[in-house]
Amino acid sequence: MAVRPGDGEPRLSGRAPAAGKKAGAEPEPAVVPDQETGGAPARVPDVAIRRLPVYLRALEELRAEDHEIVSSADLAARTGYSSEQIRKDLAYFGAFGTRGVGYRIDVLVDRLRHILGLDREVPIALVGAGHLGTALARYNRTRHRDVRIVAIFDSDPARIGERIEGLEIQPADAMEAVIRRLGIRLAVIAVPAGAAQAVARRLVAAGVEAILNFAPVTLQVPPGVVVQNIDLTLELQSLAYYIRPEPATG
Ligand SMILES: NC(=O)c1ccc[n+]([C@@H]2O[C@H](COP(=O)([O-])OP(=O)(O)OC[C@H]3O[C@@H](n4cnc5c(N)ncnc54)[C@H](O)[C@@H]3O)[C@@H](O)[C@H]2O)c1
Repeated sequence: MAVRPGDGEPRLSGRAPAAGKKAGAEPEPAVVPDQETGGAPARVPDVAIRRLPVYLRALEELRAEDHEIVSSADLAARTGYSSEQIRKDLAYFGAFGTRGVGYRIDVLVDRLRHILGLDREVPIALVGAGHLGTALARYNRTRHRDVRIVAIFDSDPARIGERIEGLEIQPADAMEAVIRRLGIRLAVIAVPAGAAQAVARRLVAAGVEAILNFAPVTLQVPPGVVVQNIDLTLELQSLAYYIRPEPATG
């Protein structure tokens, strides 16, 4: 149960491992200490972890609107997830709310940031500064401080030295050294499909453990490395289903 009388203060101290798909295997649920069973690990499904940033965004909006307390019903209205779903997701990490009162927004924001590892800046490498990579870097660097692109690499000599939102594009050859020096563990791939696997291999060898892949290719990575794929074409193709012409009748 997420909500228990007197549970105004959160009791979780652990941090969830990264969400996402383990390439080549079923996503492994994160393991966190279970508050209900006195410390026995609880399995946190990948999908639950992926909802946490949605809750966090809604909570930060509410805080900006000067709200201090939120009920799971309010959060449900903001996020589109059910109250039961929200309470269940938060329960994986301990109790955050007070029954009949709700959740203290500032406490929950801090806790979710901690669980997600966002209570410090997460430095990110971007590989491929073409059309997509440039747009991603611009967007990220103007809006986000917690998950921030701090290194950009490209193999095209014509692009090296150019700046995107103040950050210089570096030669792809420097990837390993820079990633190690900056302690980067999360990277974005925005190179052509044919180059993506080799880039992934190099990133992993340099210490990257989580990859957001925009190239339309299935990356092979070692166990323990998390890959999330974003494929615009596949998303559009699946949406096409919902607007397909009605089959002719008669
Ligand atoms: N998922 C999406 O929504 C979406 C949308 C558009 C494009 N894409 C994909 O994103 C990728 C990039 O698309 P784009 O339109 O920006 O292409 P682009 O050709 O404009 O840019 C690719 C960049 O990668 C660089 N590059 C190539 N090989 C490299 C390597 N080994 N190391 C470092 N840099 C390298 C190129 O020099 C170029 O600057 C493609 O795989 C494309 O299919 C995805």
